[in-house]
Amino acid sequence: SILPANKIWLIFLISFSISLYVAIKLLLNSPNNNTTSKKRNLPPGPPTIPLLGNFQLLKKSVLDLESFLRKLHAKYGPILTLRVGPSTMIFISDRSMAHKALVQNGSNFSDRPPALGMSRITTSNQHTISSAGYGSLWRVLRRNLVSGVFHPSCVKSYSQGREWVLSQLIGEIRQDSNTGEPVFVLEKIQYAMFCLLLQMCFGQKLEQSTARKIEDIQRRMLVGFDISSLFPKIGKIIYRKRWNELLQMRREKHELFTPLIKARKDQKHFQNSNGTCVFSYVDSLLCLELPDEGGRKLTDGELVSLCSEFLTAGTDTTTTSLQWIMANLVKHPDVQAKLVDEIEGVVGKEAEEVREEDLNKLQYLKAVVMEGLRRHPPTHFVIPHTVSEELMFEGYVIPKDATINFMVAEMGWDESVWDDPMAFRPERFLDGGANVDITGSREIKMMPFGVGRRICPALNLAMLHLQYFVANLVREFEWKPVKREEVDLSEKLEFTNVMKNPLKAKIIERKR
Ligand code: HEM
Repeated sequence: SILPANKIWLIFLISFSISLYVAIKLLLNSPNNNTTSKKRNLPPGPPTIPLLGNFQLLKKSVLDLESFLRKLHAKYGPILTLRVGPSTMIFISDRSMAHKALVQNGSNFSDRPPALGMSRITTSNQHTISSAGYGSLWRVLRRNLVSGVFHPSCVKSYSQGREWVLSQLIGEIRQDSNTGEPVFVLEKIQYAMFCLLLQMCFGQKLEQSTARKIEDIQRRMLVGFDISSLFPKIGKIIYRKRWNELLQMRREKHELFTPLIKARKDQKHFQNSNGTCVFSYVDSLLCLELPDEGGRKLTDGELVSLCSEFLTAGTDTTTTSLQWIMANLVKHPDVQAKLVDEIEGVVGKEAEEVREEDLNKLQYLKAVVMEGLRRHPPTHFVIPHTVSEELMFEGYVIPKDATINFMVAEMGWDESVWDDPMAFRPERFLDGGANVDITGSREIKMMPFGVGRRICPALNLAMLHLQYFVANLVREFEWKPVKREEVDLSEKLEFTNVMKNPLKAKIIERKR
């Protein structure tokens, strides 16, 4: 459950008192305001407890929330409203309606809600890409990422770094597989994905001890629900211990990141030890000026928040997808065999590794990755959106202060588009079979990266990482189920929708 039960009554009482106070104030001050919410034709939804809304929601875990929403959508239709205390949340489950909102009306539906509670601090007051409102700051930060370190030429300059991370990962898996025991791969691939992003962020390979420390602090800050964002005024008081812990972690993060940022500041040329040019995310941020804030540079706190966002947004999403894909390859040996055949056909049986240049020739590999993202999108919702101004949509009012979200997983499981949607069948992506544009700009058939103006800016990088690692991991090893154990595809929600029982496989080196 999201909240420990013993705190619920307290929050209930306090919100009730606040709501009562607000209601009385509205009644006394402004009779018109009182009637507007009744008149306003919001999307339909379940009846609410006066002043408190659908308070029962707080007792549900987020996974329950998804199945609860599925039932509500069946009853109320593809767009619906839920309320918790003062917050209004609108959910859209239908892919053409999502297209209409995020693509056709993209300029209206791309704002973000105000950051409250601890997230005000972790985002340096909304000075990160994912949290910034739809405006010039967001544009400057996002453009800096996309045309800087995510520019294809810059991504290419990190190919040696990827090779190195891959060889480390393969070495670790080999070591474990040599024992003959089943191998747990999650932590290994998580660390590998994290190292890839660390290099791009700070422009250097970090000592393992530093990398582990950063990984640890990033993870500790993600764990646990930040109640202060739901009830900013009272959460800080009720959860004082957690609040103080978060502040302490933020300070630790500062201490870890600052010397790494300073090292980039001090160096004059973007060169690594073997003389090749490496331009990092931090380098781009250090050059950046904020036109709407008098052309000032980013503060140290903002640099820390942006680096932290980069690492967080990219690690668990890619790791989770990679784990789901490998799990399906264990579960479906026929798919794995077909993939290995394709790879060997392109790179030859003797080749040391699958190089990045080879990936474009591997259509079945791409189909396997796409099927993994469709069947198991790492996040089942997008980051909450809001509208820039109150507007009418599909005959309903969408208020400015409502958060809007989209049922990402549902879109990829729509039976009207996908035959037998819950089956893992990469073939559906072959020969233009599903004719899928993953950016959803023409039509949404799946949206694991979101769509429209807020679409994940790392889409191409994430696809590269997934294809490169899947190809090399199946090329190097045969992945088999552990004797008498089925691969369990149940889900659990952490920061992303992960495997409830992390993948455990019998891994055998392939003969060449
Ligand atoms: C398989 C891997 C990934 C998946 C499935 C994924 C998915 C997503 C989704 C669903 C969103 C929200 C879109 C919205 O709010 O409408 C998003 C946003 C974002 N992602 Fe990713 N992501 C992945 C990898 C990455 C990586 C590797 C990075 C960076 C290193 C990254 C950085 C971001 C950022 C900065 C945003 C915020 C964009 C904005 O608000 O304008 N993501 N991603």
